[in-house]
Parts: sequence; structure tokens; C-alpha cells
Amino acid sequence: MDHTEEIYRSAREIYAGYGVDTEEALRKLDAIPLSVHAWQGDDVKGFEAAGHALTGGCQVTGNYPGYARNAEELRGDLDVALALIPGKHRVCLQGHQIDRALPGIDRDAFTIRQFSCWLDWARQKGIGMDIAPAFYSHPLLDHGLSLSHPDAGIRRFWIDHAKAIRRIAAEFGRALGTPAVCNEWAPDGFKDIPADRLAPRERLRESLDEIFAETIDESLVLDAVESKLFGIGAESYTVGSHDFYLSYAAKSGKLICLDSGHFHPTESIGDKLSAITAMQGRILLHVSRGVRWDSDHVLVLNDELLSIARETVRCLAAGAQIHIGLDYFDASINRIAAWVVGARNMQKALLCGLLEPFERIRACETDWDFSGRLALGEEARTLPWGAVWNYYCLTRGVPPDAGFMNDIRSYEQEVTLLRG
Ligand SMILES: C[C@H](O)[C@H](O)[C@@H](O)C(=O)CO
Ligand SMILES: [Mn+2]
Repeated sequence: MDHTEEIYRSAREIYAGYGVDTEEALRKLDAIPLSVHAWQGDDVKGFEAAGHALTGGCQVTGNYPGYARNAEELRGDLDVALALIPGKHRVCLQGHQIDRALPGIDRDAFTIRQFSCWLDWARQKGIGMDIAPAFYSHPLLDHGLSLSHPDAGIRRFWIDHAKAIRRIAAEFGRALGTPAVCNEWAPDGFKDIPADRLAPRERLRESLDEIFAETIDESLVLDAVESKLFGIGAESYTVGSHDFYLSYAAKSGKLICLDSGHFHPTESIGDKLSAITAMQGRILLHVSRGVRWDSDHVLVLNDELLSIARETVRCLAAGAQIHIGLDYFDASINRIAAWVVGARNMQKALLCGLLEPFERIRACETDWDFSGRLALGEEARTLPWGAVWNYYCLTRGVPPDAGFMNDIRSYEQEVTLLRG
């Protein structure tokens, strides 16, 4: 018997002693797709001929060689990353990660033509696609404003971009047989204290209403709206704040997108999941890691990630729809390693949640035995979930932790380091 399997059998017995079925946990993990964010591979540059600099309050730092210079290279890199993440996943694009730029066609006129190779690729791989408009890195993000700009012409450009991307999402949904999540995040905000906080929010609300006026069936597109506390250069006021979007989502039946880098560091995203599940029943997550600010570091297996994953697992079990998107970008390390390490950490956190002896911990709570709840919760942390994880990798045909860097290093030598 293989060593990994032998260790797994012991772990399975230990978990069974706590009333946890490891096989069931692995089946559940298989059924949780991640939406892998394509923008880790091109440093959020996109592939428009204009080559606009990154704007909108986001920063990518680092100059590790080998970023994808076009959509074809990006797909090649994603092929390698996806092969090292166990299970079947989706891919999410930003609205400027087009196949090829066509002269005279700007973002407000994009159609599926700009994304047809992505569709062919996804169809071939049998995976779903998600997409988000890119309301940044463009000269019409004027004074830091897009959908909330006072100039109707500027708003028109961005509204039309969002409508175009929703239609592309519908094409993805139709062709791939799984609804595309289409997430609206606009960076609009002010560096310093605004005189008028209300008018931009009213304009944003009107722009969103117009974007969503075209009815697209939810079997094709799931619309989401993403809030943010602040961005670089928009420290004092963000038009699309959490209060704004949470109410907008509730009122208009859209998904609220919670990005774990978009809140005050002492706020727990994990705690928000059940609050929103109880009221709206569905959420889009953008899982990221802020270090002191919305720095979009690669996910590590820290307490915040474990708490998000644990609550995700509990809300899924209660019948909620939780869509998990990854959202980080690090240009200081190998970008494929960034994808793989972060995605696998998300999965490990979910596995820990699935393996938690929840029924027993809850029984303590029901009996008002808070000391027992604390003791058992802490005991659960040291149960042998690592043995279950390695077995999961083995049985899903991907290398365990110590192994996947070999594939990444070979690809780096043969492909990404040869890029200019
Ligand atoms: C690339 C964008 O920054 C990202 O998709 C958006 O969701 C965000 O989190 C902006 O901070
Ligand atoms: Mn995000």
C-alpha cells in the first residue's frame, strides 16, 4: 500500500472517532469549484493594444519575469496551474483580457468576438467561465470616477462597457451550460473629504439600474456587485461602499461580492457570511489576503482564511449559494506558483471546515457547555487533515504539496523565462 494511503487510513479512523466521514468530506470538496482569477497571470495588464497603466486604486508590485503578454500565453499558463489544483474549477476574466485588439473597437463595443478563443478553450476543457467589466486602466476613468462621473458621456461609455460584458457573460453561460458570474466593481472614489457624498452614489445607482435593465436569465448570468472600503488614491470616500452595495444587492436581487481585502482589518468576513445568507441566501466571495491594506497577497492558510472557509462550508450545508472567486495578484513570485499555492490553500481551508467535528462542537453549545465547545474546537485544529489532503491530491491525480513546484519550475525554464 502506498505510504500516503496508509497514513490516510489511520486519519480516516481518527476522524471516524469524532463522527466525521472523510470520504464524504472529499466528495463535498470535489463539488466546490473555485473561480480562478486570470489576472494573476498578466499582472492585471489586460491585452488591449493601448497598454494603459493599471489605475483604479489597485497595485501590482514586483517584476518577476514571465508574465503573460497575450491571451494565448495566459491560457497556456492557466493550463499548467489548473493541472496542479485538484478538482474541476472555473476561470474568471477581467473585461480587458481580450484575445486580440481590433482597431477602433473600445471596451464599450466589445462582443464575444474579442473573447471567442477563451470560449473555445473553456469548451475544450469542459470548464465554466466568469467575467467582470474593467472600469479602470483607461483614460475615461476620469478624476477617479467611472459609473458615478458627473459627465453623462463618460457614464455612457462605462455603462455600455458593463452591458457589453454582461452580454459576453451570457454567451459564456449559454455555450458552456453553466451561468457566468458577472461582477461589477468600480473604483470610483475620492482621495480627500468630498463635499457631496450623496450625488455620486445616486449616479452610481442609476448607472447600475441601467446596466441591469436588460433582462438576462439567471441560467446564463449571475450578476454581482462588489464593495470596497478604500483604494490607493481613494482613501477618504468610495462611492460603492459596503452599505451602498449590500442594500443595492438586497433590493435588486443581485449577489453581493465580499472581497476579503476590502474591509477594515478587524472586520471578520467569516462572520458576514451567515448574516448575508440569512437575508439573501447567496454571496460571491473574492478571497484575497490583505497585509495591512488591500494588498492582494497570495492566500496563506491563516485564521482568516480558515474562518471564511468554515463559514462557507456551514452556509453551503444550510442551502446557501456561495460562489468562491480568488482575487490576489503578486508579481514578485512565479505567477503560476501564486495561483497554485493560493488555490490549494483555499481548498485546504475548505477541507478543514468539512472535517471539523461540527455536530459534536454544536452539541456542546446546545448544552450550554461553552468550555467543552472551546476545548473541542481547539482539539479539532490538530486532527490529521494533512493526511486527508495528501490522499485527496493523490486520488485526483495531482502532486502533493512537496511535488507541484517541480512542474512549475520545469515550465518556467521551458516557457515563461524565455518571454522577453
Ligand atoms: C482586478 C480588480 O482589482 C479586482 O477584480 C476587484 O475585484 C477588486 O478587488 C478591486 O480591489
Ligand atoms: Mn475583488
